[in-house]
Amino acid sequence: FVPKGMTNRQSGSTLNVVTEPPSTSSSTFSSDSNSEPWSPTSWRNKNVAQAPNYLDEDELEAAVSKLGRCSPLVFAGEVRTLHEQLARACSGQGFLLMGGDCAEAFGEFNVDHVRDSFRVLLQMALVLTFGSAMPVIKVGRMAGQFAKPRSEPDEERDGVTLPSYRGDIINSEDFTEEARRHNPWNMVEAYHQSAQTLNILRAFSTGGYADISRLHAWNLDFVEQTDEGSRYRTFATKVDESLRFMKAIGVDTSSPAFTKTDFFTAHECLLLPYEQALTRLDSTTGKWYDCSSHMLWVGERTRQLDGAHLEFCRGINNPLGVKISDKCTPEELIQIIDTMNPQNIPGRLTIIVRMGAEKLRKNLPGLIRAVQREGKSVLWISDPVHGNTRKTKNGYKTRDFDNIRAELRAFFDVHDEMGSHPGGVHLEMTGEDVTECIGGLSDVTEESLAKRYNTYCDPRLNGAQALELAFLIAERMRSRSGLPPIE
Ligand SMILES: O=C[C@H](O)[C@H](O)COP(=O)(O)O
Ligand SMILES: C=C(OP(=O)(O)O)C(=O)O
Ligand SMILES: [Mn+2]
Repeated sequence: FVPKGMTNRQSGSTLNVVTEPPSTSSSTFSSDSNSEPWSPTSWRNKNVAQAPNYLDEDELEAAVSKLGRCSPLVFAGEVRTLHEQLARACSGQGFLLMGGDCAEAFGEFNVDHVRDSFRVLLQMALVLTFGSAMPVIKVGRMAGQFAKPRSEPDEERDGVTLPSYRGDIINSEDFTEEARRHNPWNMVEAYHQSAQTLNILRAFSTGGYADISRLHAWNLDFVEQTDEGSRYRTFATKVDESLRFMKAIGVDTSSPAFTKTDFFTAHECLLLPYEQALTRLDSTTGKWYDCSSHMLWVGERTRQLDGAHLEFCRGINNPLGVKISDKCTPEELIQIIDTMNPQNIPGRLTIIVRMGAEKLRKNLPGLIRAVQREGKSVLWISDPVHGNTRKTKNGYKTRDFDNIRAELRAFFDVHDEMGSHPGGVHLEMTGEDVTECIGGLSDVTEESLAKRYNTYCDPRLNGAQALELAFLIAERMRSRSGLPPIE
């Protein structure tokens, strides 16, 4: 479905003017484990799992070449900054916090929606920093998290069968023939929304909003009005006191270290025509970057060793992630690592474990042991939601907070046993006060799911549930380092 005749240059247009991009075999990560040299279009020679079905090739070609003329959404220097921070996390000096919508949507987009997720992530990061006593890397599942892999290609309602909803970047959720058609122009709309989201995030993270002295101002209603919110208020007061103390002893708390913050974006590398069109050559290094976001990950349904998604990712120089369930064997994981990071560069690859607590306790030790035996440099993080999705009797996809907490607990227990670093967490969450996941102190029940069930795909933790998890993780990390719990 990628238009005929697209050349490397068209698909991988340059960041700056370069007469001829160096041959693609110069891409840092072309590995000998793949016989063909890599290029931004070499994925086309592989099988594409979860492929969209664009019926009009001319329409697709027009949309993709329009994207190819759009500016990069992120720049190579920012990507390298994230990579450096992930490298430190790989060696146990950092914790990766990834969070955001399961699927961003055109109809849900507004500044408050972006702001509310951003500030919950700020609050979580503060709690985690306090708990872990190490830098927390903030990465939003934002500004590009549109495309969705689905378990079934089609959906049937009252005898009518239509293609499944695959995210606003591909088709629409409405159950009509026209809405469910895969429309290439949706990629252009997703690009422009991502640009707006990035603009808002850049303003919030560098324009003073993220000034740590404003940590009370980040409060969402639930912090003001609920018991678990009072924990944050108490915690924030302690941080306030620490800031006043630092100021009193002469620390300049108005310096950028206190008033600005790094904030990066990531999404699933799923829709390859979109990712290819935004893949650009960084003329200062001769390396290729997917400029749709700082970091990309390959999902559980598309991580086939001989598939198009690993092929595309192995040649871009962004930090990468890969989701693994209990179906991933140690041998397969080592092959995935060798494909995505053949030079074993620290910070290049994050393994995102999602398999439910019981399967995690059974499978993760063997996976860690294989990585340790082979001397691979990876960052292990937990996605404690995707292995815990279930359907309620009244037809809602939901997740139980208790199962999410159990998977996180298992993740930390196994890393304690293996002497490895529990390096982060990956959550589907929102700052909005939704009722999509059951339990937690916010006390959502099966009966109350219908109240504010707004997700476009998977159920998300609301701000209170996400912040509660942050406190649980922080306490676990403090106890790992022998510190008393945060009261
Ligand atoms: O976010 C992950 C997947 O896209 C999602 O879990 C698939 O949902 P489905 O099983 O309803 O297709
Ligand atoms: C599709 C996702 O997860 P997974 O690939 O782990 O199912 C996701 O995180 O949106
Ligand atoms: Mn999901």
